[in-house]
Amino acid sequence: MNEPLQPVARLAGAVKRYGAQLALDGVDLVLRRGELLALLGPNGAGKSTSIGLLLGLLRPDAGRAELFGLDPQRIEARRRIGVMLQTAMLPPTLRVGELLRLTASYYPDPRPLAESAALAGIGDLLKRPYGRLSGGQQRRVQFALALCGRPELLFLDEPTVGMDIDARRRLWAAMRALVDEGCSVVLTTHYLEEAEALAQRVAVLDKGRVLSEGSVDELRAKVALSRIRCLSDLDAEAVARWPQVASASRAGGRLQIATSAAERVVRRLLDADPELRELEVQRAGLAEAFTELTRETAEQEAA
Ligand SMILES: Nc1ncnc2c1ncn2[C@@H]1O[C@H](COP(=O)(O)OP(=O)(O)OP(=O)(O)O)[C@@H](O)[C@H]1O
Repeated sequence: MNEPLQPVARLAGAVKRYGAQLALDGVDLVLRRGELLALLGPNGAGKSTSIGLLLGLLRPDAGRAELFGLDPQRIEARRRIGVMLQTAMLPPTLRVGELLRLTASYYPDPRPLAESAALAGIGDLLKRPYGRLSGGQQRRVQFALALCGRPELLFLDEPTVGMDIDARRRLWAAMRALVDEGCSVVLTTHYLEEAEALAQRVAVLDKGRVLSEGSVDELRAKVALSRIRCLSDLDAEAVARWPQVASASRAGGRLQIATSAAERVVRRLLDADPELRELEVQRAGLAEAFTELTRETAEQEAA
């Protein structure tokens, strides 16, 4: 029988206040080996605070934070992680290669410099002073610094902000390669397609609480809506009154319908308009699920 693996990182009932501001209100999170967990949530939800607790940069007011079963401030735990936060203060005059060498020297078994540079796509930047790089190039260097120590656990706080599409795709490929090696990753992002493409598990935070947690598919399944699009002359307002149609509208000449009963609505559409063309049916994506989940709690609170 397989023993359940010890979590690599854990928050248990974590509460954090900044003065009167309650930032985390009893958060439980578990990260297992070789898993990429995406932390999603609107601005101010508590994502960075959760990461701050796991890094030992902040201390919980109640509950616990653990890294590899240890206090996150212990050096034995810190040597096993790599970190890329939203802001990085790095000496602007140091060259990229020097920064990489220096950072790697803190770790017991670092990656060869060329390997770190290749993974982050910065092989051509090694001789450049850090301060003279573009914002997107600096983010790539920060990613290289996070992974150069061959960490078992990587914290990536909005890593692809400011990157062009090409750089973002490369970083996704690098994250996948690291996870394939057995590295665990905690990723925060506002790009839902990023979570959809990379995460084994997703936790949605809002107002300091975990609203929902599960695989991307499990989260999507919570929102049982499908989207139908087609070219048709049917009246959107009339379609909106059909049973099980949540909404119907017209956009760019296309009829767009959200429904909880796609098959039934498609049958009725085809009956009602034999000329109907370019029919598309899609399950709700993570973006819809996320909007729905956070809207529900906002409504409950308002009530
Ligand atoms: N140093 C601080 N002092 C006071 N309040 C803070 C501080 N840091 C965070 N907060 C508050 O705590 C709450 C959680 O913030 P946090 O930065 O963890 O959110 P987040 O989910 O990372 O947001 P974002 O998506 O904007 O990065 C917010 O209400 C924020 O205003």
